[in-house]
Amino acid sequence: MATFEGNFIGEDIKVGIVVARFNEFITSKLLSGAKDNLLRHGVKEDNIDVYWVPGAFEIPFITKKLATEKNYNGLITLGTVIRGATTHYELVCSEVAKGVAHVGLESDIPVMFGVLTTETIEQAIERAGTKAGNKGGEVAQGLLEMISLNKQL
Ligand SMILES: Nc1c(NC[C@H](O)[C@H](O)[C@H](O)CO)[nH]c(=O)[nH]c1=O
Ligand SMILES: CC(=O)[C@@H](O)COP(=O)(O)O
Repeated sequence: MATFEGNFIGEDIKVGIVVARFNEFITSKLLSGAKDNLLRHGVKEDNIDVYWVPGAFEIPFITKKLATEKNYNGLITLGTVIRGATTHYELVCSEVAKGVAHVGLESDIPVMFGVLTTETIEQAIERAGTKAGNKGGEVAQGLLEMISLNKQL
């Protein structure tokens, strides 16, 4: 039986990060967590590019362009969608998740989904570097593993 799994060695990889500016108080913390994890696993700072988009809904559009027109080894998407008073939340969450997943399946590089979708601001804060960890750091770690596994296939 053969077993394949990735490592977390980032010396020779290039990463693109697409981050939404909406709820920047939170998304900036997610970005910090992602960059910190990548740098601490040996990814060179010059090999990390950050692309700011207005809101989570715009993430798939830029992510698709990066996957098809650039030479990254993997991509990270970061955003924070917090429920408001209308049904807008459901539409944004659904389309962002579907869009990011579609880009990942249509490209030959891993694309990580690091978009918080929360009922409250408190839930978002908890997942941006407090009691529930940092989703940005989590998906960065997962990207390193996926890039390594992808290279074996
Ligand atoms: N309410 C949130 C949004 N809404 C904005 C959309 O993402 C989009 O930018 C707009 O509809 C124009 O196309 N975006 C978030 O990232 N987070 C939210 O909570
Ligand atoms: C997720 C959203 O788009 C939401 O924050 C917008 O708030 P509202 O539903 O009150 O317009």
